[in-house]
Amino acid sequence: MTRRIALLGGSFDPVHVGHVALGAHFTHLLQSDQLRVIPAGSPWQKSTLQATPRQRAEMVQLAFADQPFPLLVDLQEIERSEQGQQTYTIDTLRSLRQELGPQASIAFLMGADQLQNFGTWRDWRHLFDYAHFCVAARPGFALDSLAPEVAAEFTRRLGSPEHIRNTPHGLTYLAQDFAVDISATQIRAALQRGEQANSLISPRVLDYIEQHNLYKS
Ligand SMILES: Nc1ncnc2c1ncn2[C@@H]1O[C@H](COP(=O)(O)OP(=O)(O)OP(=O)(O)O)[C@@H](O)[C@H]1O
Ligand SMILES: O=C(O)c1ccc[n+]([C@@H]2O[C@H](COP(=O)([O-])O)[C@@H](O)[C@H]2O)c1
Repeated sequence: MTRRIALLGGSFDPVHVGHVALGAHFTHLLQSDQLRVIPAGSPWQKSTLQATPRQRAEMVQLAFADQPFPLLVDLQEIERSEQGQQTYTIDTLRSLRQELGPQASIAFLMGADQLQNFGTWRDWRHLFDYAHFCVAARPGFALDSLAPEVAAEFTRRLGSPEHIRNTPHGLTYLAQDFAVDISATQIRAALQRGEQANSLISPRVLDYIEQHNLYKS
């Protein structure tokens, strides 16, 4: 039977309930055998991250600990950054395709803010040779806000969850009904002001943030 892997890449500075909801939504929809969460080591479009790569990976592990599906926190992007390499999704997908073989259904999950940015990703047109791209709307998102070339490629490749489950790569999906109004930026700002973020982050991650004195400045 075809293996199905859902991938969730991100900075996770810090991981929040929007990330967990995104991972859970698609893992369920695609009936994935595993959710693989990949903390970015050195994301080239984000100038400063506050927590260290290892701290972000540890928070991810805590945030997803209670979920009912198999989870793997994959450290490959962090390991490449420790050797001085920037983080590009194309490198990660090439390595995963090699690891998982040509038949596995690999679905990269992301929020619509990243779809709006997709035309700037390294080798973005080649990413479809390695994975499907499943996008969750974020509040206010509309397909006509995309760059025309991204909109054309994304629309031409639209597929059903069933088709994605049974095909290795090359399709897209938009979950229009998913709009969780949370961002890590908003959480960092709240924590810096000394406000509660209980409803936005799992209790274990909040404990970790307090123990490690993160996001105070
Ligand atoms: N509330 C959300 N709804 C849907 N997708 C989300 C949500 N929050 C984050 N994502 C997606 O999760 C992935 C990782 O996001 P990231 O770690 O950058 O979090 P973020 O909240 O967008 O952070 P920041 O505010 O620092 O940019 C991205 O694809 C992003 O679009
Ligand atoms: O490969 C790229 O050029 C690229 C550009 C921007 C973002 N990404 C990836 O998109 C994912 C979400 O990124 P971010 O910045 O929203 O945390 C994460 O896995 C990043 O490595 C990838």
